[in-house]
Amino acid sequence: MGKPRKFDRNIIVIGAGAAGLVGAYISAAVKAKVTLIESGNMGGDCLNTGCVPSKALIQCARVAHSARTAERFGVQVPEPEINFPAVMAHVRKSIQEIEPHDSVERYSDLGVEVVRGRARLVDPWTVSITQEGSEEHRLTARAIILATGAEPAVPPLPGLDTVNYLTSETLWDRFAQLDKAPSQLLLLGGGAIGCELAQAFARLGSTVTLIERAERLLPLEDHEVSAAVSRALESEGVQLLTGHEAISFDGNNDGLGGALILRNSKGEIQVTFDEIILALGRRARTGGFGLEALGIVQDGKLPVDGYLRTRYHHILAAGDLAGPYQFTHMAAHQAWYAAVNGLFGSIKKFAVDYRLVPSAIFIDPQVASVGLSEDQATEQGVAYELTRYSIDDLDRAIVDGAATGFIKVLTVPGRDKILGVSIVGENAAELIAEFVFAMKQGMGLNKILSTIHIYPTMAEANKFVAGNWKRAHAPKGLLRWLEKYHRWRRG
Ligand SMILES: Cc1cc2nc3c(=O)[nH]c(=O)nc-3n(C[C@H](O)[C@H](O)[C@H](O)COP(=O)(O)OP(=O)(O)OC[C@H]3O[C@@H](n4cnc5c(N)ncnc54)[C@H](O)[C@@H]3O)c2cc1C
Ligand SMILES: NC(=O)c1ccc[n+]([C@@H]2O[C@H](COP(=O)([O-])OP(=O)(O)OC[C@H]3O[C@@H](n4cnc5c(N)ncnc54)[C@H](O)[C@@H]3O)[C@@H](O)[C@H]2O)c1
Repeated sequence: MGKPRKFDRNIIVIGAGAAGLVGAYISAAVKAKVTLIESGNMGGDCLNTGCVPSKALIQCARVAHSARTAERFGVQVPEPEINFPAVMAHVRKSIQEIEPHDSVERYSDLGVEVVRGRARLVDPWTVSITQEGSEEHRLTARAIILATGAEPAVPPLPGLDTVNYLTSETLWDRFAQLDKAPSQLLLLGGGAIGCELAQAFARLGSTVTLIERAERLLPLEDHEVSAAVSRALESEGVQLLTGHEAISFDGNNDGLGGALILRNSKGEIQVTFDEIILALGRRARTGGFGLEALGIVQDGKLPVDGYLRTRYHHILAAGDLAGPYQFTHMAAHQAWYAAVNGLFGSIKKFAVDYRLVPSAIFIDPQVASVGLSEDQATEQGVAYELTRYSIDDLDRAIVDGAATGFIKVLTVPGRDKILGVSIVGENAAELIAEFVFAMKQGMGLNKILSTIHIYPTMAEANKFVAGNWKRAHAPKGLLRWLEKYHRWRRG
């Protein structure tokens, strides 16, 4: 079919996760006629199986850990009893309380037409919608945003079909049926999901083994961050097997548990488990809704240009589907560009700004980073100066019993311009915000140093690292002269 002369909608958005919701909202806010189509639960991965349930679980685990370590504050508490069904009820309740933020009602009130059903592209301008119990109907649109997200990667490892494995999509329902946390839990993949869940389940009573193919956990983070995370997890009893690659599975005949064969530099080993969670990355959800037939998808990948346009410039993509960063805040960031470029691209279009992408991993102590890490700067041959501050020296951290971690700041040699920051420490995800803001606004460490920070707060660490940079750049000649001047003044 050729391009229609008239369109039913200015824009159609497929998928109501973080990217789709924001894309639809922005479109409605600028008065476009917009339809948002969702085949599953409103809110997508983040609300239903990702950020929200994982952070709710992490909070339960944190409380258990606080109780277990309360004695150091002079508070005697017996070993906490974990009521696992109640933990999972907190997870469920958190989702339910946040659900209204992403609901059909909320978005309808914002001017978005929300349709529940499965979308498929029939041609580059026509979307078919299939709803259970009703006939397929079709809508044409001048622009289309694809925001169908990603799904857990499940590699075709021999024997995997003999194992009742879990992923971040299935674990919540399965674990909601359990009386207690699994006894022997294996987490395959030492990335963000693997690390967060390993610590949480260890704190909730599981014996956890975390397996990572690379030589260190979180291989994309700074090497000192990986080392700090390994120390934190091991200190809480998580068995770490880095440099171990999953080779094959051998499920128990009763369908419960099994064994995983791993290869390391010395040979092969076997580890057994009651439950295994695959956390091996997430693949873009590109299949089964017409993209292959249109030639938008090649080998399961959906290439987009800097404006998030596919090979059909009026069909754009945002969020986990588009990549390369799979974060809720990135999905929302890209959605603005997809909506604006989709609606106004023929007049003016904007390339996505990927220069500053902060991220955090919500283990304890938290990990947060933005810009270049030291390893990336070295790999890319970027000249840098490194300034550190050790959080074990911070008053607030000491009184809170959280005196561990560090801030590493990379700057342009001889200048206070920030190239990147890595933080390990309590509330690192909040601390990093000041650096993200400074970098975005073109402010350097001098500006952070000259800003009043409340005493005693963790945020003072940001000022102290800036102070360390300043001391290293003190004008030595001037200080020598001042010393002489003061001597002279004393007479
Ligand atoms: C365990 C876990 C923890 C995480 N924690 C964090 C965190 O702390 N912070 C963070 O920033 N990120 C986190 N993430 C990542 C975050 O969840 C994702 O980056 C984000 O949800 C991506 O949003 P999205 O809109 O691109 O995709 P999704 O949320 O996956 O939304 C896509 C939607 O499209 C729908 N859909 C698919 N195909 C069709 C179709 N044909 N028709 C209609 N609808 C369709 C799906 O049903 C889905 O609702 C976490 C992820 C996981 C798995
Ligand atoms: N706090 C957060 O922002 C947060 C939390 C969870 C998830 N997420 C998002 O979800 C995405 C997916 O998370 P993830 O942890 O599944 O993926 P990931 O890409 O972060 O980590 C997967 C890990 O599995 C390892 N691996 C791959 N194949 C292996 C094998 N055969 N044997 C052993 N190890 C193997 C990889 O080396 C990698 O380190 C992340 O990239 C992140 O963007 C974000």
